[in-house]
Amino acid sequence: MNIAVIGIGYVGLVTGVCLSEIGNNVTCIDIDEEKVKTLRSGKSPIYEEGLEELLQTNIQRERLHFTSNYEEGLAAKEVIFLAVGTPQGADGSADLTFLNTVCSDIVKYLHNDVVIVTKSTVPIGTNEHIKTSIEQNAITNLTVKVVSNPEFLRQGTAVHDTFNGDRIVIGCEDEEAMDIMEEIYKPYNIPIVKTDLRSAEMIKYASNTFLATKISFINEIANLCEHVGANVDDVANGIGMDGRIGGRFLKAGIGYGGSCFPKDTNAIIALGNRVDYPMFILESVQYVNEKQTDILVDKIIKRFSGNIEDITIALLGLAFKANTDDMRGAPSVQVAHRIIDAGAKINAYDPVAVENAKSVLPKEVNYVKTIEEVLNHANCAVILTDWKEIKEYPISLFRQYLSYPIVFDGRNCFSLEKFNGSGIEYHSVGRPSINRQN
Ligand SMILES: NC(=O)c1ccc[n+]([C@@H]2O[C@H](COP(=O)([O-])OP(=O)(O)OC[C@H]3O[C@@H](n4cnc5c(N)ncnc54)[C@H](O)[C@@H]3O)[C@@H](O)[C@H]2O)c1
Ligand SMILES: O=c1ccn([C@@H]2O[C@H](COP(=O)(O)OP(=O)(O)O[C@H]3O[C@H](CO)[C@@H](O)[C@H](O)[C@H]3O)[C@@H](O)[C@H]2O)c(=O)[nH]1
Repeated sequence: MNIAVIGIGYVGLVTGVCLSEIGNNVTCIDIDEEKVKTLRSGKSPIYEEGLEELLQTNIQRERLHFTSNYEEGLAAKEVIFLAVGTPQGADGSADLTFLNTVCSDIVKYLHNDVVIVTKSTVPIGTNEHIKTSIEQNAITNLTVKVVSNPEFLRQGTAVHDTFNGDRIVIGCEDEEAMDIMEEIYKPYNIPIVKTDLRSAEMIKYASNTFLATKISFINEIANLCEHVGANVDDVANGIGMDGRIGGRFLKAGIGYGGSCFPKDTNAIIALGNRVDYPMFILESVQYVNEKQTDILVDKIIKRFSGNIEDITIALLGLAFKANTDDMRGAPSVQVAHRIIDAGAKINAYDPVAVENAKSVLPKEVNYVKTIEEVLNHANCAVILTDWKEIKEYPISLFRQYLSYPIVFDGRNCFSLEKFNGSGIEYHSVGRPSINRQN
């Protein structure tokens, strides 16, 4: 199939590369000319495991192309995927500016009937608006068949998720377009959920906000565990073994971040307000999440008797989650600002996110290249991302490098047993603290 993908971000690039891998002829289009240049040379502008190899293979096979030119990119394409950003607007709702711009810019290059597939996360009713907008502005009399095909990949495992998704959701009210979508996705061999446009759009928001709810729920239970002396890891394990609850997304920590959960929770709250149906559960989910980073920083300040002025704090991990260089919505941003505002110094380490971190963290932050350097002479270590190399770090080295070994673990990377008797003070989320004497 001849496919165009508009918007080459995390979703568009992974979608385009994987669709070419299963045999389609794909052209990815982006207004960012630098990005297009980088991609043409076989380099991925984002860090995603396995992506660069597939990118290079399919460029060599001449099945994968990149351009900034709509005319060139859209020529003879039967299906056009839209994957531009839908960031949070000032009132919390999804800002559709990028999507609307694409819809008005592509019309002059559309000469025949076309299937438009929306991968971007969009408010309910957007696909109907896309159809009307393109058909009304088209230069020839053409029919647009719209498909809502929300994306469920996770950053860090995006390629794996694309080939091994739990389901593919296709919202479509046209039989022919549905058949085309089934044909495209057949090689993935993933169950397909067929539904109407509005339900597909809602499935995306309901999925993300349900997962966000699980995280805020377990974080609230974790905070209570700290007050009453229970261990949230055991609690999560104990409840998660009930198949009705499920054990995934019950990892307590400093709260969810990223480019999706915070934004999509806000968008659905804004949508509820717009139709005069306030989303009470999601408002609480968001409230608990925003408090979660503050609870960690308060714990640090309290440990230093209310004053962290002039102490040095080592931040381990900056990205919003492991295996990505993405800093969008990263809890480290709020943590770093509060620490700097309170007068402490920060040494920071992340294996891949430092370049992106520089534009969002306070300018006072000092970046280093190894875990040893970040710990060296710091007064305490604060773990913010559960990178493998952090989780597997020999804990004896915390004692060796920190001036007085105190670790605040915002991701519960280590078992409590590891720190028992280690001579290191260890504070985590929703679990009893370990004193140096333990
Ligand atoms: N990041 C994720 O993990 C993820 C997962 C599922 C769904 N989503 C949703 O997918 C959408 C895209 O997210 P993302 O993270 O890939 O975004 P992104 O910001 O990484 O990428 C968007 C790309 O669109 C390009 N763009 C903007 N305007 C354009 C135009 N007029 N023409 C061509 N290109 C244009 C930008 O230059 C950028 O490269 C969002 O709606 C998001 O909510 C994201
Ligand atoms: O038990 C958990 C699981 C996750 N997180 C945090 O939640 C955030 C999001 O994690 P994750 O869902 O793994 O990453 P994303 O790449 O943001 O993926 C989510 O958002 C995407 C964009 O919409 C969807 O496509 C995915 O299905 C959905 O999982 C991160 O800060 C994680 O640290 C926790 O705190 N505890």
